[in-house]
Amino acid sequence: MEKKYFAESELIINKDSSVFHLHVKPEQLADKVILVGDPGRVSLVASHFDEKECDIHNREFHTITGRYKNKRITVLSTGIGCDNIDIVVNELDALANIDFKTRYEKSPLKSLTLVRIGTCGGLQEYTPEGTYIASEKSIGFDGLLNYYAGRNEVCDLAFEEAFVKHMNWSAQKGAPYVIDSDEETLNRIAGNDMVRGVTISCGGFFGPQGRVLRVPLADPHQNEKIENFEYNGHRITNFEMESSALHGLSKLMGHKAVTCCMVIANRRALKANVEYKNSIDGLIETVLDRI
Ligand SMILES: O=P(O)(O)O[C@H]1O[C@H](CO)[C@@H](O)[C@H]1O
Ligand SMILES: O=c1cc[nH]c(=O)[nH]1
Repeated sequence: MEKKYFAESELIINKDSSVFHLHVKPEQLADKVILVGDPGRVSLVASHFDEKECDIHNREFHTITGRYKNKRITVLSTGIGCDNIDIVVNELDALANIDFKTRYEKSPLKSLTLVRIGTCGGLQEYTPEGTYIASEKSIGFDGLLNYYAGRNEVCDLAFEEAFVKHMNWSAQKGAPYVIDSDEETLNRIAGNDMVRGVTISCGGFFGPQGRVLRVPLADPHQNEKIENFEYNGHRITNFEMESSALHGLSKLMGHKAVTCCMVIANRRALKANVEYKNSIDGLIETVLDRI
């Protein structure tokens, strides 16, 4: 089969041989990767490392590679949103699977383990503040995966159909997509002490998550319908802003991804915890031990 070649405009490589946005070089990427939204959370994760190899900043992307109990791990920030996940996962995949000297796809291809540690809003009575939720499935309200070929082959189409019907979904919002996390990685990371749930990844923190400040919502009943939805024993547990694209692109590229988040806003009880930065360290330690 003919090898795939990637032109300068499609895979942008900086003068120092690092990838365009992340500024990371291929040899600086570990096979186990932790992704966090907040650039400040990278140093918190890396504070557990026994040694550090590199510490790189560009825009919202802060990357540290190091060792934790004999495991080589890269931790990096994605910033907020699935648009950033498109950049991060494509650039991580390029670092792993494209030869930066020849610009040809490598063979054999490498499969990375990608674990997102985030914060989220809880939607059920059994997901109060402080709960750790591992996303068994993600529902993308962001639309990103719809731009890629193979989307229908990796998505749970029956779940999508049931959800669209239940929500009386307006086509103006773009098609939602439903995607599983990697089963083995989910079981290893979630263990038997995290809640396993269905996570909605939104293209915004306010309207798309049903928050109303001064502008009313197109569908004022959106969150009630989401909270009541049930499909084959699955309930929707939480809102965040990245897992659908992370899980979807990983499935299309052959990487193994899972998202786990700590609930910081209880949408049912109308409560939020802004002092979560210390308590998320428990989730970080658990993931470092299990990755
Ligand atoms: O805490 P992080 O990882 O950023 O995750 C959540 O927090 C941000 C919104 O406040 C979004 O990125 C959402 O997904
Ligand atoms: O409610 C929340 C809390 C954190 N992150 C989100 O995206 N939503």
